[in-house]
Amino acid sequence: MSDDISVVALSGLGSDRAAEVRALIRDVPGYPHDPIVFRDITPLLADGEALRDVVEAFARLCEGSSDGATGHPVDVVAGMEARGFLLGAPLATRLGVGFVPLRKAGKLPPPVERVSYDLEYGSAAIELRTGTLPAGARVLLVDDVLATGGTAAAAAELVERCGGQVVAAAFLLELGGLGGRERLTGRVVETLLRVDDPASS
Ligand SMILES: O=P(O)(O)OC[C@H]1O[C@H](OP(=O)(O)OP(=O)(O)O)[C@H](O)[C@@H]1O
Ligand SMILES: Nc1ncnc2[nH]cnc12
Repeated sequence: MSDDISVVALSGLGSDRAAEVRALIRDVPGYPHDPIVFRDITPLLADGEALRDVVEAFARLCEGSSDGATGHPVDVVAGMEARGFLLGAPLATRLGVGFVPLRKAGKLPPPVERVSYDLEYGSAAIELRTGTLPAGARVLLVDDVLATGGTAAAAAELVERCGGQVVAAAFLLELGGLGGRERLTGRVVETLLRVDDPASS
């Protein structure tokens, strides 16, 4: 597939394994509507070894690695609803730190802080219950996909409004060309895989 050329370049997994993990993300053209190519991670989640490798690769981003890569030590992992929960919660368990869910609007009892944002295919708002984060907590944001960066920018704003300190934002898959990285300029952005999104060309 031509849009897979950059998978190898950005991988923290090792190039062969990265290609195998990439192959477990299903591309669904036209979902939820044209010209979106939906990147479905459910086959990857269903593969125990792939899920473990992804969680380990995220953990190495935090802990650093034997090849000299500097880590981002964190006190809390925060995951964006819903797919960020599926990767963020096992990562928090692996790191031995707490997990904070950044929930879609209307799911948490008050008092909450709320930030609204636009998506590649719609708009949404996320909330965090006031008082959930310890003041000054070092927070890693985790999600499956970085597309326009709207979700991650809103998540970072929400965490900071609630007293946390965003040390990095980590994604399984970056959709290059949709502006996500630019939207997060000034923040540390880590992605395990990247593809160039056809909707950007
Ligand atoms: O970079 P962006 O353009 O903001 O897009 C990325 C976000 O979109 C998807 O979530 P979605 O809102 O579809 O919710 P879901 O995880 O509940 O399916 C994805 O899981 C990211 O959270
Ligand atoms: N193309 C896409 N596939 C999966 N999740 C997304 N979130 C935003 N754009 C997406």
